[in-house]
Amino acid sequence: MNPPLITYADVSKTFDGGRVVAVDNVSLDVAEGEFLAIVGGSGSGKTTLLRLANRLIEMDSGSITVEGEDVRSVDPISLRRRIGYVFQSGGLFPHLTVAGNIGITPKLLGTPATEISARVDELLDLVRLDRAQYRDRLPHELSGGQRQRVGVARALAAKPRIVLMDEPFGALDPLTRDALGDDFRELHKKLGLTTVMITHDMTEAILLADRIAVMGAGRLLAQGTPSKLSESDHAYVGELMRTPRRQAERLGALLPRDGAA
Ligand SMILES: Nc1ncnc2c1ncn2[C@@H]1O[C@H](COP(=O)(O)OP(=O)(O)OP(=O)(O)O)[C@@H](O)[C@H]1O
Repeated sequence: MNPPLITYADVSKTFDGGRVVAVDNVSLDVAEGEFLAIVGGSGSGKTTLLRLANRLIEMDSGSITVEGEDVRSVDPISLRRRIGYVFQSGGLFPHLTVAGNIGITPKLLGTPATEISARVDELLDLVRLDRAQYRDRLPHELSGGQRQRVGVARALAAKPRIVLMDEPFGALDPLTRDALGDDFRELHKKLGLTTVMITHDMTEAILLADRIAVMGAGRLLAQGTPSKLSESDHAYVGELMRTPRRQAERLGALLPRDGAA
């Protein structure tokens, strides 16, 4: 495995004066070039864990290192510019065009307008949105899948090495979701990214990720490659891992194979 680009060491975070333990003593490495999926039930601490890395949320205890630096020693704004972040619903600025949204970080970094414009075109190509058609649209003039493509382009605008994604494809129809997942996996490889993606969907995690981390009640219950996790003797993790295969078998029994009908 490559050296870690993100390291969580004994990280904890509580809310409401300690009454809600969102992340409970988690230690986790994300290797350079790795695609890690974080899976777990609602409220298990996935979003909190992700947001601690770019200091959208501040930890109570423990430490997080990103690209060799303790995140507390880095200015949060510059940290967030170095780490791409894709929100569940795209998180686009509604009053800005597609080009305005994608170019926002380079603009804040003082990049000249002509360079931003060229970068926007390059990013639209990368996420497979037609330049002429989409450049000047507002977010409400896009489909959910197109909005997520813009969200990915915006996250990549400042050429980050790390991309964090909070359920990026969760709200999409299955075909769009599949296509976007595959496209992003290709981008991850092509650009040499290190990606951490939250998903509720174990099938998506198995298909896209090199490694999966399973959260439950703020704790890291298990981590490993999909095949290693499928041997887990943790009851909840075992159940999560068996579900996709069980569903596939049921579907296999119910549906004719391609061409057999
Ligand atoms: N700002 C906050 N104030 C109080 N409690 C919070 C806050 N943010 C999160 N929590 C609580 O911390 C716990 C973990 O929340 P978190 O959003 O990290 O879970 P999650 O696994 O991402 O959930 P989901 O899959 O539903 O998005 C939950 O009990 C949640 O209610």
